[in-house]
Amino acid sequence: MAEPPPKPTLLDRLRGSFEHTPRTLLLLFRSAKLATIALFGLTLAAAVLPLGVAYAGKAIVDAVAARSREATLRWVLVELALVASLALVQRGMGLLRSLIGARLGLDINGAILEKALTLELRHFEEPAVYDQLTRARREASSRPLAMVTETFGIVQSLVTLAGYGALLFRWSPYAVLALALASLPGAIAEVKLGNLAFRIRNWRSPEARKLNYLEYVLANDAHAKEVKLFGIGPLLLDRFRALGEKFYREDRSLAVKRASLGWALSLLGTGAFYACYASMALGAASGELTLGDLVLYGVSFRQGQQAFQSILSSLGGMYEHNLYMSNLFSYLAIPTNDGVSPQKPALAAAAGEDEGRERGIRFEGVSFRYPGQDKLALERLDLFVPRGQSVALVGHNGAGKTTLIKLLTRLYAPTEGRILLDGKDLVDWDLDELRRRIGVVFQDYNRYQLTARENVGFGSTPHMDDADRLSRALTRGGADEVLTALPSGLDTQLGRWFKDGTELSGGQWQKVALSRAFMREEADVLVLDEPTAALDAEAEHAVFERFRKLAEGRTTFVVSHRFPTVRMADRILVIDGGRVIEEGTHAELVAKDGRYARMFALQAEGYR
Ligand SMILES: Nc1ncnc2c1ncn2[C@@H]1O[C@H](COP(=O)(O)OP(=O)(O)OP(=O)(O)O)[C@@H](O)[C@H]1O
Repeated sequence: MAEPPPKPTLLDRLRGSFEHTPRTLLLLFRSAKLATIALFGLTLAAAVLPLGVAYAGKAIVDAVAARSREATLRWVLVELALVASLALVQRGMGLLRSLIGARLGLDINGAILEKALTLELRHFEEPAVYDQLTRARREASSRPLAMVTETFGIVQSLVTLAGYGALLFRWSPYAVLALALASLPGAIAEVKLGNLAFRIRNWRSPEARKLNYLEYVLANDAHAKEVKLFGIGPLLLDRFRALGEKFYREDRSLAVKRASLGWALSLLGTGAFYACYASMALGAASGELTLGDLVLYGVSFRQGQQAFQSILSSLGGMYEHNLYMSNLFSYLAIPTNDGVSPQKPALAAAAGEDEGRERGIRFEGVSFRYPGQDKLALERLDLFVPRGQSVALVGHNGAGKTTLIKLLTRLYAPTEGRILLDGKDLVDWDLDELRRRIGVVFQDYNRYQLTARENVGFGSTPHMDDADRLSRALTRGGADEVLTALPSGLDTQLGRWFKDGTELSGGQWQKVALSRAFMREEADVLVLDEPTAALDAEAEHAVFERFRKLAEGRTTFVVSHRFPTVRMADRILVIDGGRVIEEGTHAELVAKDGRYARMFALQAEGYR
């Protein structure tokens, strides 16, 4: 477990409690302007009305003492009206809070996901950013609302407290002082323990993520098969329980501390109250105070004490909410321009400039190291692939083939060197334009738990309703046969997550993923990164035959471990340890009798 962060001082904590309040309120105001104003108005009403109720209470007792039936009745009616209004105001506040909460949760979740769309692949692979994202998402629907409620609660308590303080002051300034002093220790303890709770939760966040992960593996369809067959369920469950128990013990000790300290300190408040109450009662007994005054001051002290305590304990909550908001705001502020410079207008393709440019893809001294890794995954790669050439990448597992594809598709920027498409550095391409020109299927393609139409149509969202294009893509990807077996054709829900879903086989899913890439008819660079591994030999052959036809005039990159596929390429690159160690056509490489020839001979033997 990571070391707990240093303890902030009380002053830091106070400052930290309100640091992000203005920005959150602004967010709230933008999300629900009218509701915010109304809530603020009702909050003020809810702060003032109890003062009126307390005053009416005093007036009733005084009227009773003066034996005035009419005044008694009048004040009872006044109190009734005030209490009824207060109830109405509180209902209204509850309603507004739930509406604002829903709105705010929706907007903030939307902003979090919108930001996630602009994050680069490397961000998802950085544990710190990933933690930030999960924390932001986990509490998006509760924290901001809690912060707003707490802020308004503080305003309400302050107004109420000022009112009761003023009433009490009429009797004795010392009573006001006693009120403040007696509440202070309890409230400070609450703030400190609240802060401790946050720190515990925060520093165990990586472990909490592990807990979530174990939960996910144990209760998820994709993992169920292996979990059962390898019998790893009980082992994982034990780990889940051990971690959960540890969290429980920490929470329990905090809860016990909170309760016992809270009880001891609240005795102090009770003591102060009774000391003042005794003094008031003696005053009333000796005729200095009316009975009504006794009631009024008694209520003022009690309620004032509560308001004071609720302000101070809100500070503990505010500190936590602010830390959450700070996490959210810093997540939203992660700079994202794909790690590359913004579009340079001078380099934007002007029609005239286009002529005379080379056509194809060029790697110039490209090296790449994954974030946080020592080893280079690609090392000083120099390569030119003219437009229309078909290239196959072969090499052992971990050689760097997929990494090359990730750089080519600008999912990552090179650590050194540059990659040019048609003479223009990838970083100078408009990202949308670049992505339109490239169709890709990765080995770990997505299986969307949506309809077949969406699964294929996502390849080119503007053409999702283009029936001709969909049908061409399905034929090219070999998924037309899959489709005929589906109960509602293209509108069949795929996968088993949702009702009436039809599960496909691994090979069928792969055909659907291939069809998705073939939706991108404008793409002149096609990349298949081992997408046919789950296809049977016959199906793979058929896909590549079609792929070859379709690919005419386009540049293609195919990553494969199967030589019948590899040998079809115009040019084969053998990659090892992040470098191209051999290249040529199949015949050339076999004749060379090097690494490729050995790999080929081994596989050919396997087929005998
Ligand atoms: N996201 C990542 N973070 C850190 N290192 C990575 C990451 N992805 C890959 N690597 C490392 O980079 C090297 C190249 O991996 P790459 O995925 O390019 O291999 P590959 O040739 O495609 O392998 P395979 O045939 O198994 O798919 C490997 O050593 C791997 O451990």
